[in-house]
Amino acid sequence: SSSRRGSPPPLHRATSFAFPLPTSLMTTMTHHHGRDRRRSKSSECDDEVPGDEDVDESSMSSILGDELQERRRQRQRLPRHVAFICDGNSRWSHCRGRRRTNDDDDVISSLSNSIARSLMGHVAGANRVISLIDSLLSIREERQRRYRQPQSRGHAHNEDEEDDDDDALRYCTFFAFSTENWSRPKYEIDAILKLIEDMSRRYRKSDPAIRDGKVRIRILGDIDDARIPSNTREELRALERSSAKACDLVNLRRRRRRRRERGEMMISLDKDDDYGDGDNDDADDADDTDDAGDDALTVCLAINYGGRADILRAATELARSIADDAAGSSSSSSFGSESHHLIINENEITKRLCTANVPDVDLIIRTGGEKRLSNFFLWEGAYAELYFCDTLWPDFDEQNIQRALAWYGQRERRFGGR
Ligand SMILES: CC(C)=CCC/C(C)=C/CC/C(C)=C/COP(=O)(O)OP(=O)(O)O
Repeated sequence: SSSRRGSPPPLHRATSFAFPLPTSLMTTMTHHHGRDRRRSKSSECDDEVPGDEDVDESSMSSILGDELQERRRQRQRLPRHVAFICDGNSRWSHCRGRRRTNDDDDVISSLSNSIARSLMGHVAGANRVISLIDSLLSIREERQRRYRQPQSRGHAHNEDEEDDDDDALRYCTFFAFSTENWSRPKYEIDAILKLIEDMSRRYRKSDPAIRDGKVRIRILGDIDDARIPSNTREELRALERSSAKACDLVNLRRRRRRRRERGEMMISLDKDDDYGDGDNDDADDADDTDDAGDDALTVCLAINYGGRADILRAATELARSIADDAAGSSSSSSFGSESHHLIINENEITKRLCTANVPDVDLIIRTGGEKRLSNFFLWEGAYAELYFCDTLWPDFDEQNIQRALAWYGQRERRFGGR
């Protein structure tokens, strides 16, 4: 049994991926004046983590109590797909600028106005994205390690349970830049896009999770938009490609290992059986270049993303295909040929969204105190559980995500049924 009963799984402190504000941006930004985005909440600068009072702490601690409960905790239902609306970056830096409680604040207070401070919030927000990816990987790995521990060689294996577990935290999405964010001041847009570009480069070049094929990056949203600098676009595509390559390699090795193991088993059952001879391995593997069979965490970055825009685009594409379909079938004889008429249904829309092949989101977490979706995952979030907390995005840490996941685990999901 587990060596650490009664306590939640430890999360390694995410390796700090401190992202500095580009100096070129810092100097130009100090000449602008920021908006004073007042918020109704007065508690947003508090050190306490407020707004998470929906979580029943006493029942959580009893859940964490004895071995039976521990076993349940291990089996705690986790979302397959969790998404984050990363709100509160600007308020975070304004609050920190006022509090001046540690060394970082010396840097912030030396910046001459509120704009530079607000950009520090985006930098901290970007670092938080990276550390949360690490946290999600840790939670998943820890769960798999603990859950699979009792499965020793030769033991009967409950495949249903393992499949169930493998689904936990397979996808996450960060809403980093919305189609509505173009209405922000140009200096801020430039800064956020530059930040996304530089961070993607650093992440691609230096993060072990990418190198080891643990994370598959996917970009959602229209990054071919001419307003997105070509360097940013190329860097994001490069990150997608590098992560996919590393994941595909890991998958390939895993499949070969499994085939070998299966082959060895078959050979021991029947020495004449040539199963697993490897002749067709490469042909089989060549097909498998998407996330089918992935054990990686798919991380979607929603950039220039808007739910309505995406649905509109998918609907337009479907309408065009239906028109082409109709034109094609009227100009050619249907005799002897198979005719496939497209119809409008949910599936035809779903597969044309930029989230095609990404499962519906199970849990949407919005930080920063606002309780709205802001045009995020309007289609994909039809049955999502919604978790709102006042914690500002740069402060949303491992403890906060654990709390949100525990809350999710207690939700009863009915999808419209009883
Ligand atoms: C690599 C990567 C994905 C980086 C993303 C960086 C990041 C988290 C960008 C979010 C930008 C944004 C509009 C945040 C909202 O905070 P706000 O400015 O609206 O804050 P406020 O609510 O306090 O004004």
